Amino acid sequence: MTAAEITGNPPGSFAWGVLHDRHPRLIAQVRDGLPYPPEIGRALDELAEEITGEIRPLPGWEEYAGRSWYDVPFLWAESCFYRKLLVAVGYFAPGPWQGVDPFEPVKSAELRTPELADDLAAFATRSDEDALLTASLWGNRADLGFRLSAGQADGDGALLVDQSPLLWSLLTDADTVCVVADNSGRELVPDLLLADHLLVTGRAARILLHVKPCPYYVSDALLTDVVAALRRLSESHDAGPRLERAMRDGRLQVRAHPFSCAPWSYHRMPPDLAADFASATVTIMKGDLNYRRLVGDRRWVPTTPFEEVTAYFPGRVAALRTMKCDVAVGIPADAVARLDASGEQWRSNGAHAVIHVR
Ligand SMILES: O=P(O)(O)OC[C@H]1O[C@](O)(CO)[C@@H](O)[C@@H]1O
Repeated sequence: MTAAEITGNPPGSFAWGVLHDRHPRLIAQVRDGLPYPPEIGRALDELAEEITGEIRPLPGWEEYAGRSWYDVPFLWAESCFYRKLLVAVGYFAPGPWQGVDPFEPVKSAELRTPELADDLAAFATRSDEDALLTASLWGNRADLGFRLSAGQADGDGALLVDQSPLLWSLLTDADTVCVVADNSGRELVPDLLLADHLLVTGRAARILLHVKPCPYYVSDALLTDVVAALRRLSESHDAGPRLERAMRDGRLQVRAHPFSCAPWSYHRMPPDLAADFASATVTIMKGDLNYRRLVGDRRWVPTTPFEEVTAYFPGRVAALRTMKCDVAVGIPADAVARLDASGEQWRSNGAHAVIHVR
């Protein structure tokens, strides 16, 4: 069973809005974030102009060169945009700006927001494991790219599917658990607290935390963001130093596989990454983008079973996802009928979430 891939058309669709509105805004945000020299300013101008027309060739990203950004697979177009943004700010080229995360200013600011301080204060008192799982799930709502168009989204929304009992049943004496992280800051902090809980309680002996090898989709977590989150956590929570010890002794390992920034779904993952997932008792995929890559960025009929579209995945897999784009699977028919009738943009407004397990 399959469905058509999502593209940036038709005009007015969610994907169209990301390409048409969000990407130009992101370029402006990046430009304002750091004191870039004139040549980087010009490269950003060129990118702002390019995204209104045809995709220009970039080594390694030739598939859709010459096509309109709106006519090619949305996942590929978004990923290519982030790649080109990094190229424009000199992220890969030898020189003073090499390796400088263009999203670092917004990520660092988030670590100092009153919202995160409130989260941390709440975590100090709320330690039951369902609350930790819920915090990790809804932390995904706080991603900085999404806020560019959705405004401030906060609090918990409606959980459309909750297979958390099945997830907890898998997390009993697990040897290895893979956590495929999504955003830094307000999402990563509860993810780390959940990882700490799994290790402390013996629910897992080892956690493999997959992060991105380079900046991506604004707030996606890198190793540097893990370290920054641990420092912030250590200011108020003993899980911070505990997790640092777990990193030093190998119980918490961070991975940054190049495929984590690839413009493809996990159907195309390379054998070494598949082996990592296969070796885990369960892989927990965090967030919207990982979900799109897990099930395929397609116009699925929303009642299509999650088990079916993830049957290819090596090993057991769970998804903790707030819904922030048009992809939807595994939603009960009555919920689909009710939400469609409501007229709400329920697939993409970040107010709904799922916990799926296969
Ligand atoms: O941080 P998350 O949960 O992966 O969300 C990122 C999402 O943002 C978007 O870029 C726009 O909502 C989606 O295309 C993407 O899936």
